[in-house]
Amino acid sequence: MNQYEQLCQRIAEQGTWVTNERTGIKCLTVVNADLEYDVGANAFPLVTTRKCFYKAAIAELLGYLRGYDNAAQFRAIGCNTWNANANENQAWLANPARKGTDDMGRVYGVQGRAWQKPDGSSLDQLQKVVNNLSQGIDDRGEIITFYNPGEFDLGCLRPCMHTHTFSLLGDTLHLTSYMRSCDVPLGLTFNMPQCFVLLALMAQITGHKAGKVYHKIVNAHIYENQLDLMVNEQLKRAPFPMPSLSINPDIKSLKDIETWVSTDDFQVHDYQCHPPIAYPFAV
Ligand SMILES: Nc1nc(=O)c2c([nH]1)NC[C@@H]1CN(c3ccc(C(=O)N[C@@H](CCC(=O)O)C(=O)O)cc3)CN21
Ligand SMILES: O=c1ccn([C@H]2C[C@H](O)[C@@H](COP(=O)(O)O)O2)c(=O)[nH]1
Repeated sequence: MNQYEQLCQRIAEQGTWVTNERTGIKCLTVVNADLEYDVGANAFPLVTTRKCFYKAAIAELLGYLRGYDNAAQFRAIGCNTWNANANENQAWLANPARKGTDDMGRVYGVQGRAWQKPDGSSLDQLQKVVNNLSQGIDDRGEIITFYNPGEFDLGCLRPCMHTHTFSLLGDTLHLTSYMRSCDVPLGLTFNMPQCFVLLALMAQITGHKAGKVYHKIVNAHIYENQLDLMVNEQLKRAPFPMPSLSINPDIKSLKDIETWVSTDDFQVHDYQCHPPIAYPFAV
């Protein structure tokens, strides 16, 4: 059993039932989980005990890096994950800040690329980190945070993977990523490869070796309507060896990521997996 399945098992065996107001579905929950991905060794953390959709996960990450704020933009690059939160969540539909169909508001990428400053201008957190790392600078604050409590009411959902901190040790770049809330059967299968790709891409465009990702999760949960599939189906399957990932070496800058990069620039090798499982999604 590897780290993903161990976390699932831990929740199943030791979790506490917690009611969730927002979705109305209770969750079996643990606090504090640490996952680690070795990007330097190219061990791509794609779950093998069910078929996972890494192209959609990478597309979602590309959308965040480009500062997208609309589910149609995500769909256009092969990612459907924001349709429900943008268009079916009653609280967001009733929010006067919502600009219409598919609008997600000031979430993730908007905060990462255009954090609103008091003087009316905006701050591009990602560009600052790229500039520093490209010059070999780690000021011990190479942080991109999407967590802006003053603007929660302007977005459809608070960010779950909310902060990414880069650390440069010699010529090797590492990443520590923080997550406040984790849907382990669904969201985490996207978030693990996303953290890996984020470090791999940042190392590639800033000219460093990629080291490790340290993924720190606070609230890790399985929704009640997902538990039976997890315990009686997925956890009965034996994991396969981890696949690897290759990234188009022509990707050399943040501009490249913003302009022409697509999911076709990422190839997964040796992905042997069990059949898909359609887990229910809580809006
Ligand atoms: N309840 C909930 N769980 C989440 O994981 C989650 C949210 N809400 N809201 C915001 C984003 C959207 N995310 C999502 C949304 C949908 C899938 C999903 O349906 N995945 C399926 C099919 C993927 C595909 O076909 O592309 C899967 O089997 O992984 C995954 C992550 C992650 N986040
Ligand atoms: O990248 C993501 C985004 C979202 N999630 C999950 C975690 C929760 O189940 C929901 C968000 O609900 P909150 O009420 O805002 O905590 O989405 C994820 O796992 N990964």
